[in-house]
Amino acid sequence: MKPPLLQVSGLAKAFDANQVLHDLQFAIAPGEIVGLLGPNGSGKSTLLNIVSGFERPDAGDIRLDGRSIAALPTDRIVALGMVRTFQLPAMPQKMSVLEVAMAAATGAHGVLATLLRSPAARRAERQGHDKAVELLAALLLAPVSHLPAAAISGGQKKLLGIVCALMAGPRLLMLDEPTAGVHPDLRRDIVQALQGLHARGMTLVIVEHDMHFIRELCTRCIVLDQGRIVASCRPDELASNERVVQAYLGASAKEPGR
Ligand SMILES: Nc1ncnc2c1ncn2[C@@H]1O[C@H](COP(=O)(O)OP(=O)(O)OP(=O)(O)O)[C@@H](O)[C@H]1O
Repeated sequence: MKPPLLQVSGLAKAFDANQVLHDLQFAIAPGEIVGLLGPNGSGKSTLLNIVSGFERPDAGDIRLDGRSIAALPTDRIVALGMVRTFQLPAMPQKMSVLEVAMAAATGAHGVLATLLRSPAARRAERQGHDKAVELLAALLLAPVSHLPAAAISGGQKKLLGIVCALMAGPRLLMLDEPTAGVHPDLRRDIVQALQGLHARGMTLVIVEHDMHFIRELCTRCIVLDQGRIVASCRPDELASNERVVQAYLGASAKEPGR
């Protein structure tokens, strides 16, 4: 069996008296597409925030390729190959879609080198441009690449958020509700784009409420309820999993897939 790409052990987090995550243990193998599910408030975003370095755990460890990243800042975690997107990606108002994608790459190079327009900076800028063009095409944004980022639809902004994440060249991409508020046509595009990334070797962790999306895409689901993992199973096993059904019944008196 392959060693895990991501390993989480004994992870706990409280906000004041609210114990949000309890002693979480799980591993993600290279090439998996894992859906992270659970009722509202079950701790999914908090877990994503901690794993990606935006929040610190109270206890436990997070290992990427066997190396502990629990105390590393976000930029180091990104450099090691793990990137996340946000539910509502913030877009600069005046930059074009292509410029936003390119800016996601130039952050990796020295500001001084960029200001001095050194040959290395110019080379990096050219490479950033080419990579941005390629990724915008792969994520179906080529037709709008010249438009102001503020002018594209909410779903296209989500795709652009994914492009920006991919500019860092991650091996593990974590997505926070990539289809929330997205038109069904664009939802299909997102599924297709993510399948393309997976085919090229990307490992994905996806927080998502849309069960059709989960069934189409995920190889496995991890279900959280009140900060505890209650199931780790294939998407087609969710509906018959007593603990999963109970988690959703307890939360909202309805089954997963609101
Ligand atoms: N920064 C914070 N400060 C205080 N409490 C927080 C903070 N972030 C999250 N919480 C609390 O942690 C709990 C879990 O929230 P979280 O957003 O992780 O759940 P979720 O499963 O992502 O929910 P949703 O599906 O609604 O996005 C909630 O009780 C929430 O109020």
